[in-house]
Amino acid sequence: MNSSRPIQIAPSILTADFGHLADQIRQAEEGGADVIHLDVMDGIFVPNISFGPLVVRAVREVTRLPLDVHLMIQDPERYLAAFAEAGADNLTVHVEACTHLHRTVQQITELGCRAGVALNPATSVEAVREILPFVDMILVMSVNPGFGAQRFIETSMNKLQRVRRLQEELNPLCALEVDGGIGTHNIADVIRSGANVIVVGSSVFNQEGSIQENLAALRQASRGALWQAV
Ligand SMILES: O=C(CO)[C@@H](O)[C@H](O)COP(=O)(O)O
Ligand SMILES: [Fe+2]
Repeated sequence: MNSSRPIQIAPSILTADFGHLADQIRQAEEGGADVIHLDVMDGIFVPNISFGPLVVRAVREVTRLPLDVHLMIQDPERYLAAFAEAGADNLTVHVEACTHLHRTVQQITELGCRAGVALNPATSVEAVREILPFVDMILVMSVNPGFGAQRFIETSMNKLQRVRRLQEELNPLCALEVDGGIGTHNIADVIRSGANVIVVGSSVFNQEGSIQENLAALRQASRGALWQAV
């Protein structure tokens, strides 16, 4: 019960410099990013508004890295086709934002994208039990969604362990992503707790060093860490 999965680092552009977005993404790519994470916020599901398909399309034009689109929007089925057409590879919807989650996941798959389902910090692990066999990724939010640069909620470590155990039972190939408050101080611990796709925003874009240096520091801090089932 200790399958290893490749660790992927996914910089979130939410805290990037949007005046120089293409250059910041190029630096992330040079720094070894595996995936680009894009946070879409509608001002209803979360108390913030970010960007929509136009920005996803613009990012698609400047990188070949997979685009991991985190939809923090109510009733996301209304916009799935627009994000798929814009170039998203992964579309992640929130369990709390979907009335018919199974149908929404089916729609994502039919659009040719990988389907992810996200859980807010206060949502029980059990909320994904029935959908787990149908998805490619579960996203555990380790902050309340809506903003970058928030403090990691420590109980997320234990939650990751519980989601990972459920995944091993129901869908062993499913990825486990963690998002919010991750930096060099805790990246190894989230991996030991079961995550294999690690979203990093302010610890890459709002840090003293260059984007490449910050990514190298995160990679170094994660080196050797493996899921330790407890
Ligand atoms: O989805 C979200 C926030 O809602 C995240 O993707 C953040 O953008 C991550 O930023 P940091 O917490 O790493 O600064
Ligand atoms: Fe996110």
